[in-house]
Amino acid sequence: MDKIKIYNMDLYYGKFHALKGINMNIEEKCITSFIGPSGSGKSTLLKTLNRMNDLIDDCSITGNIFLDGLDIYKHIDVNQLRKRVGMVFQKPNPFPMSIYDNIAFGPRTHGIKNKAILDDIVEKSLKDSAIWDEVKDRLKKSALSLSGGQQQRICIARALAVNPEVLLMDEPTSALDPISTAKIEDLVQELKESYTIVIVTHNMQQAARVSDKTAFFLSGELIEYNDTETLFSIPEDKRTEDYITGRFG
Ligand SMILES: Nc1ncnc2c1ncn2[C@@H]1O[C@H](COP(=O)(O)OP(=O)(O)OP(=O)(O)O)[C@@H](O)[C@H]1O
Repeated sequence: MDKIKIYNMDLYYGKFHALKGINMNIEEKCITSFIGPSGSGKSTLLKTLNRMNDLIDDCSITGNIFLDGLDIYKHIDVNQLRKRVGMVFQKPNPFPMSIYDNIAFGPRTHGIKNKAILDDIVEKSLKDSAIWDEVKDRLKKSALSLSGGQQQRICIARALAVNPEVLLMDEPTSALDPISTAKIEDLVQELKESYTIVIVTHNMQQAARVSDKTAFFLSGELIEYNDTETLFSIPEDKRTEDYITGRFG
């Protein structure tokens, strides 16, 4: 089933045409990777899915993006949208507060004050992010005292704490060492049981390892979108083939 439908979407930064006629459907409880060279529009497209581009003054969008059939720019309140579509960034960015307060932040913003309920949410989110055992004895310590890989899992837990349906990940492992990267990749595989995941990555091996579907972008166009295995083994477009075989990008 399709969770997100992108229909005839064009995006401009001022006069610069950054995304061109994008049509694609993103399947529910699937991992979809966006790949392509630097500047091809991957992050821009990812950000449109929870309207992060609203924050950029000269950014304009035409076309439609539907979440469960509702137009996210017309029919869904932006705060409600961001609760349903969470985001994890390239650089781990925990808030300068305790591990507990990082995770409780979102639920508190949405009005949950009861300590027992917050305790449960914090524990479940940390368990689901595969970091509970490492932090359960120091929940009151600053999240900034953790390693980069641990901080990234805290950020994933923070995103999960508001019970989203979709998780957007913008190069979530590019600042991490190989062991932390493997942990996040394993975690992403587990999370797809419950969430629809879209991940931007520069790392083609990562896309091939973790994702069910892969989309290849070039100069703001969606060139090819297919099952990951098919896209990497028998690409239809010469440009996809050149990119995945390392001939450019
Ligand atoms: N806020 C902005 N204002 C103007 N142009 C922008 C802005 N953000 C991105 N761009 C331009 O839009 C194009 C697409 O950028 P985007 O960051 O989406 O690419 P990307 O494929 O994610 O690249 P990378 O892999 O390097 O992160 C680039 O040419 C970029 O310079």
